[in-house]
Amino acid sequence: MAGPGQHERYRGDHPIVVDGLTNRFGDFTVHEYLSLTVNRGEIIGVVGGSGTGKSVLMRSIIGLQYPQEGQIEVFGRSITDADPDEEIGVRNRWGVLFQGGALFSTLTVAENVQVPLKQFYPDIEPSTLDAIARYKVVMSGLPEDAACKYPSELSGGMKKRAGLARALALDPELLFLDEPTAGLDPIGAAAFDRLTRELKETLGLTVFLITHDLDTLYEICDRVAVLADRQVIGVGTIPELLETEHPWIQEYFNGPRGRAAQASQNRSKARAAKTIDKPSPAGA
Ligand SMILES: Nc1ncnc2c1ncn2[C@@H]1O[C@H](COP(=O)(O)OP(=O)(O)OP(=O)(O)O)[C@@H](O)[C@H]1O
Repeated sequence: MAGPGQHERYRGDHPIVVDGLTNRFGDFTVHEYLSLTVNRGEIIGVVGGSGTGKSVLMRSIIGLQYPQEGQIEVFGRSITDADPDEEIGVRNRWGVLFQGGALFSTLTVAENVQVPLKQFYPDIEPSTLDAIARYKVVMSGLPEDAACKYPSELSGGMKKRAGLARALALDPELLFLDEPTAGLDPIGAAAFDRLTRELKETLGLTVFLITHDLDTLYEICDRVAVLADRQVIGVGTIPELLETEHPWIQEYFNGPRGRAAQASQNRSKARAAKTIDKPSPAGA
């Protein structure tokens, strides 16, 4: 098998296609004929009230939740038709930051990052494993010495970054982030958002980002998908979504928190425009 990141990159337009997805737990229907198409290279924010099935949708896409009905394709390969143990050649092409980080508490940060590497590439030399892990730790904005720390020795924000380092271990093309800024202070959350955007741009990632954080939606998401009534009731840019009449969308984006997030984005855009207008000291 080729090493991390050595497979041919996906060149199609839609790395994730969900078509007619139905998920039920007993009598409880979470999704009913839900469809969603994700564009290559975008950060798509996934929002919805608590319990609307955002995490279940993500788990379905990565093959951890088998749906009752529907088709899911990732990088053009069917996830729903595949046997869970079958090697379909795409599971090593995504990275996942689960809610809360989901780090192994008995392993150091570097060892956590090495888990997916060892799983998919059991023959990698220990020294190479170590070098890759340290590189991913630094790439995720942690100091290098965090690599040898245990999760219990990290702050909440550092744990998220350690989870991100593990999600990046295999040089993924697709990154799933489940509420990455939940529990972070506003400055930490904004820094994490910037890092997500930078990684997306420098690594050419497509990002599926579940969030309740309106600032994140305004600052870094190219499009937003809204889950309600067991379906995706709207998908588009925030201005496009605001044109729809759905009461949940209106209340969410036009409520006091939505307006505050929008005002904050307007201020940061105005600041950025001023910086561009200002001539450089050298007059260049
Ligand atoms: N394995 C399971 N067994 C039974 N019910 C489940 C299971 N997983 C999820 N559910 C239920 O499915 C619904 C959707 O859960 P999910 O975690 O996807 O919601 P969510 O939109 O991510 O919520 P939140 O924003 O609060 O994280 C919830 O009512 C949850 O209790």
